[in-house]
Amino acid sequence: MKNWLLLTTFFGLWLSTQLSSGLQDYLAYSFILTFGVLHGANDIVLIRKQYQNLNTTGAIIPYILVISSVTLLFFFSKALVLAVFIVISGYHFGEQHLKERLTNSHWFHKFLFTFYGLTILFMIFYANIVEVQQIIYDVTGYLFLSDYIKMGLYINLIGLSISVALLKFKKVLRINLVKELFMFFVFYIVFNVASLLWAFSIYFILWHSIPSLKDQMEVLYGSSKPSYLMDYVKTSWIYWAVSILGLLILYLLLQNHLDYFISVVLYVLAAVTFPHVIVMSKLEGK
Ligand SMILES: CC1=C(/C=C/C(C)=C/C=C/C(C)=C/C=O)C(C)(C)CCC1
Repeated sequence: MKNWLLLTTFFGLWLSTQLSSGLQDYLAYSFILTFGVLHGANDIVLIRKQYQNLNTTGAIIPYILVISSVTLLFFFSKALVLAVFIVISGYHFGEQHLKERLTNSHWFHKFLFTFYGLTILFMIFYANIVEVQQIIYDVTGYLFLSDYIKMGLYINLIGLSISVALLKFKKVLRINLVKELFMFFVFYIVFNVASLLWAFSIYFILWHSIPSLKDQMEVLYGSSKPSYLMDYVKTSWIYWAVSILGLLILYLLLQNHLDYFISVVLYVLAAVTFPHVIVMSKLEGK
């Protein structure tokens, strides 16, 4: 566990005791829409790095196809797309956090990743049940019963414990259980003290997006020194700008149909996350 992560997490926690929940939400939006969206904005460059004979158009076409299929599926069943989005987000968070802890490949690691990320997400949902219900209702039109959120948390906690036990027994997983449990304790406090969006962004930015940005810079430039950040921004800003423009257009189109701005942000996050998870998984598989 890196000390800077723990320190900045505590700083985020301290901020949440100083700022009103409205201010925490503004801060959360600014981090989600900058670092959060940026860490998924270099996918085309990463695809081209992987498949070197591919030109930019050849890389963009499958990318757009995935986004269009998700959008189409969304019109068919909003609840289904949200459910799949939450599950693949769980997998993606778990992959980012635990991939370096695996000594060997084992088919069960995919369950470990998913249960890990879903435990984090359901902890956030559980700490803010009413708000999460309202947002899910806004996005899908379905009332997600609080008992389901509780059940989701318990199922994922049990799944996570079984996966950790199994992979530790198989000597595939190298984690310090005490440190990981301590981190879950810290997350528990953060998720219960901070506002929903600030709690989510503390995890999403500090524990996911920044480490992922560093990993991507290692792949692209062989180093994650801060000086390479400008190179990263140079190739990704255009995709970032298109995502933010998409968000603005969606907002203008949907503002009378949705109660919460986060619902629009969720649409955009979902659209860019599906192809992003595929790209990042392929990268890890290499
Ligand atoms: C459903 C839901 C949420 C979940 C967001 C998720 C699941 C985001 C995943 C983002 C990813 C994986 C981005 C790309 O790397 C929030 C915002 C906590 C608010 C409450 C409702």
